[in-house]
Order: sequence, then structure tokens, then C-alpha cells
Amino acid sequence: MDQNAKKQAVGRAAIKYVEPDTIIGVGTGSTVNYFIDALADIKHQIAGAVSSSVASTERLKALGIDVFELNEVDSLSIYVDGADEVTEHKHMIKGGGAALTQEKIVSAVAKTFVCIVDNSKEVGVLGKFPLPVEVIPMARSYVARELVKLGGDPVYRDGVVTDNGNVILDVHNLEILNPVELEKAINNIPGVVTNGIFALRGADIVLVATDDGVATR
Ligand SMILES: O=C(CO)[C@H](O)[C@H](O)COP(=O)(O)O
Repeated sequence: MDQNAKKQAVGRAAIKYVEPDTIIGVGTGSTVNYFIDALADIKHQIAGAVSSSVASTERLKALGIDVFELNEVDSLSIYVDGADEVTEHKHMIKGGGAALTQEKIVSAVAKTFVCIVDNSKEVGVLGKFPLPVEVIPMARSYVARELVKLGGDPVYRDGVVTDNGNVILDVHNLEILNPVELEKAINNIPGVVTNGIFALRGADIVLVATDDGVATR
């Protein structure tokens, strides 16, 4: 099975976690796009969605699904999103699509985080995928120097402006042995908006598409 077929399979598999008559959180990326497409088939059974990006909002609306602002809702039953890397502890690196800040906020509100990936994303230790860090533009050079002190090699993602008007530094060559501590340490650098380690609040359920079908971790 090729990677796109796996993404489609796992996107569809997440539908069974959607609770009727609730508002659900929706992430960003090519895997989630398959989830959104499958969601369209049951759109009359849900109360609507909160999205983590302009791109997902547009896709949801185009399929006739109501999209709410996060400030309009008190709770989300689930949050469904992809990841760039995920470990057996359900810690993740996210933000390949530059939507990490909204993803962290929307997932924090949800009762259950369902992570959907193909098996190429499963790793023993996080860090091979460059860690995205969203930074206030004026703090870019300072934050980069601080990230070097933490052992990484930050690279400015040229030409990318996040939905919040900020920039992204992708931190290479990190071996993230303690994701919770590194997530906190990077978030403590003035000028950092969010970093792409999702360990303080990891996933609750990880669905992994393999050649043999979709496994639940
Ligand atoms: O964190 C993300 C976007 O910010 C995505 O979930 C992550 O990059 C995975 O994307 P894809 O499903 O396209 O492989």
C-alpha cells in the first residue's frame, strides 16, 4: 500500500471516534484532509467543527460542515490530527504544516486526542524530523541562538508566515530524550510562541496505518 492509501485508510478509521451531536476539533495536513473528506459523509450527525488552520477551515466549509471559532465553544469531544513523528509514549512532533500553535490550543480543549499517522511516522526517539518552533518575528535571531545552546541547529523556514503572522525555525539534529522537559524549556524562551513537541499533552489514541491495516496504539 502506498503512503497516500495509508493516509486515506487511517483518516477514514478515525471516523469511529466521532461522537454524535458534538463539536469536534480538526487538525491540519494531508492525513487530516482524508479525515475531513470522510467526515463529510456523516456531517448531519455532528454539531460542527473547530479547525486549527485556514486551510482546514476552507476544506470543512467547502464540504458543508459548520466551523466555529474556538471562543464560541466550551468543549470538544475529540481532536483528530496527524503528526510528523510519534513515539510509543504517544509523544509527537507536529508543525510540518506550520499550524502548530493552533493545533496545540485546539487539542488542549479536546477530551480525547486521536493521532492519525502512517507507519513511516513511528519513531523510537523524537528529533529526526526537524522540530518546528513558531517565533515572533523580532525575536528570530535571539531565539535561534538560545536553541543552539539547547543543542539544536535552527534553520529559518524561508518565506513561511504562520496564520498568526509569525515565523518558523526548524531545529535540526536534536535527539529528544526527554520530550516533556524540552517542550517546557523551549516554551520558556522569550519570543517563542509554541514549539512542535506535543508531550505535556500527548495523544490519547494513536491510529497507525500499516500494510496490514490500521492498528490502534
Ligand atoms: O502538524 C501538522 C501540521 O502542522 C501535521 O499534522 C503534520 O505535519 C503531518 O502532516 P501530514 O498528515 O501531511 O503528513
